[in-house]
Amino acid sequence: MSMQAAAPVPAYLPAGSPAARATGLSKVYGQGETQVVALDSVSLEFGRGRFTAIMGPSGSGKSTLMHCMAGLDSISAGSAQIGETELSSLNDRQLTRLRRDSVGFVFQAFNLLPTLTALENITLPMAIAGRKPDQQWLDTVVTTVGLSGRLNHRPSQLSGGQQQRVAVARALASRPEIVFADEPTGNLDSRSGAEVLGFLRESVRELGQTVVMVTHDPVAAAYADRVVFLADGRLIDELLSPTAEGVLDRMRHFDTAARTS
Ligand SMILES: Nc1ncnc2c1ncn2[C@@H]1O[C@H](COP(=O)(O)OP(=O)(O)OP(=O)(O)O)[C@@H](O)[C@H]1O
Repeated sequence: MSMQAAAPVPAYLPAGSPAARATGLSKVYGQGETQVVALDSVSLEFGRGRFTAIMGPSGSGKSTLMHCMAGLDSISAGSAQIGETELSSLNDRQLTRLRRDSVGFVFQAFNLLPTLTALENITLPMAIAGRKPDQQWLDTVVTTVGLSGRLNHRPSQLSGGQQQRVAVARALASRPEIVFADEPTGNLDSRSGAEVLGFLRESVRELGQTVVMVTHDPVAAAYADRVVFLADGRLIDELLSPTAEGVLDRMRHFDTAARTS
């Protein structure tokens, strides 16, 4: 594994091959009368070294898209790729390995083990995988998320924001191809939320990580390089270099369009 942090990709340069790609991706839950089309032929690329936010009203398919792209849920039609790997071509064991080696997760609930220290929580997935952490990378990640002085604390001795930073460090520790964050600031006050979002953004800009985040919050979305908007399982719009006001404007526009259609 390389000891060098990847060079950040300046926001104005076109991305190279995407870290993940959905092509005509559909997801249907249930059958007959109870059938729900959660995703309706979504085509989308997540650029490598980019920070993408997924927004849309409740029930629009955000979590479904993230779960399908992360190999946590099967797809009904189309294609979902991480790097060059087609997820539907993998059996369960291969999928588990891909999730372990190539994907990092940050959830709204921090999901830390209470009896382990911060450092043990961060390195646990790699320990389970039987991989030795790259010490220099681990140091970089821990410094980036500002946890250097807290590594021997247990989760109960940390604030919510610090706990979520441990979860971010855990997601970054194995240097995955892509990190998926599902409302990572949903349980945090605005200051802690801003810190966590700042670290996610830094992981992209400074460490070259690829991050995809589901959020309802225009302020959170403004930390991303790009916002994609879903409605009724379809991709309806996107915004590059978003500001919170720009995102809010776009959301108001969708609301008005939905009311008058
Ligand atoms: N396991 C499931 N079985 C049946 N329907 C489901 C399942 N998971 C999601 N759905 C449906 O698929 C649609 C999309 O759900 P999804 O959770 O992806 O939306 P979301 O945009 O993430 O919503 P929220 O913002 O409320 O979390 C919804 O109509 C939901 O009811």
